[in-house]
Amino acid sequence: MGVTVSVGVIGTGMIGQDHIRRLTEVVPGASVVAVSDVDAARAAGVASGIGARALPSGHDVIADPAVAAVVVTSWGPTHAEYVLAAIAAGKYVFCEKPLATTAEDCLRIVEAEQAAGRRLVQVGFMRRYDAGYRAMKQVLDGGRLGHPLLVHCVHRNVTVPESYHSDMAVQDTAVHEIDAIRWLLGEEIVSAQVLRPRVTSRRFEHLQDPQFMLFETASGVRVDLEVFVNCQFGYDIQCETVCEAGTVRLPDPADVIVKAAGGQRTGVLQDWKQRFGAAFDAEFAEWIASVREGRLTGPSAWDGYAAAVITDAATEALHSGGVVSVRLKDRPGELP
Ligand SMILES: NC(=O)C1=CN([C@@H]2O[C@H](COP(=O)(O)OP(=O)(O)OC[C@H]3O[C@@H](n4cnc5c(N)ncnc54)[C@H](O)[C@@H]3O)[C@@H](O)[C@H]2O)C=CC1
Ligand SMILES: O=C1[C@@H](O)[C@H](O)[C@@H](O)[C@H](O)[C@H]1O
Repeated sequence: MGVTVSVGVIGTGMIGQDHIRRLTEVVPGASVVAVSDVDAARAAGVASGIGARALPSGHDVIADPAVAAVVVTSWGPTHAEYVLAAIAAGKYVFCEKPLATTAEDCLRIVEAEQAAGRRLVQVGFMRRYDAGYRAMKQVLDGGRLGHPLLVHCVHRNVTVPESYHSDMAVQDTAVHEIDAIRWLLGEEIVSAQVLRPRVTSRRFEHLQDPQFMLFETASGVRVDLEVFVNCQFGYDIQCETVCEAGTVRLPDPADVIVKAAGGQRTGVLQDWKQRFGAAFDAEFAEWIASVREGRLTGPSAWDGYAAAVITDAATEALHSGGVVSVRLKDRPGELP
């Protein structure tokens, strides 16, 4: 692979534009050469701003000989089609979460990549690149605290639009903790349960908000997760792991403390773009570096598949009120 990786981006909406800015202005060794969107005017506007070509469809981006690696940031239901096409073309593909909107499609991607015989797919679980999560994992892997026993998590958003429905608390929001827990603990989640607390009156009647989720891992670690997407005050992500000989907790993002007028104040971030901006930068810097080396290191197609099966179980649990088992296929061997 040459010094600069030529990237094609499919989907130039909110996060697509943010990743294009990142690839163009922040990450070394990358250049966005082609983009596409079903909203052709949007793609044309984005392309002209960076001197790239706007192509008629995502498949044209994948087929473009100038494109060495593909970024998929279109709507979730379109991801599987593009990821499968990129694998068929033998091109590296970074896909924003979810890898696909059904576990069956995720499995097809896992199988297609296995058939291709080398790792081509990376999924956009950016928390693995956050400095705080990485420091937590280093402590856990160091083993000084003994075995993890419990994990307490919180995922709060200021508010969500009316189109957000109750299943999205799992599929769109908790999916980040589902991946982070599997990665932090290095084991699979085996069951899910979702409790329905009293709902906030500050948002839409159709929405069960907050939700209280419970997961169990293969070794018996219990995980609780509050998802509250209309908390009003800020974007608040918390995680604490309780081990045999101590605990390790995700730090809050650093901010000054202002004391004045008889009070003390620290700001609270307002959205995921601020909270995980540095993690997204690191995610893309490492993806580009690994593409140049021809050896991907980030979240894999299997991670995308596992997350989909677990979110399916949790969605079923939300509706049934029961404990739902997670049934994963046998994990295939690591690809080079
Ligand atoms: N990692 C994270 O924290 C986040 C990940 N995401 C994920 O990123 C993806 C995109 O989300 P947003 O940018 O917020 O949505 P968005 O709606 O702002 O942008 C999506 C774009 O894809 C385009 N599009 C839809 N179907 C297409 C197709 N078949 N071919 C080409 N373009 C198509 C739309 O016209 C739109 O411009 C979603 O999968 C979402 O879950 C979004 C926000 C945060
Ligand atoms: O991925 C994300 C959004 O899609 C989701 O809607 C938010 O709840 C998450 O905090 C954000 O990270």
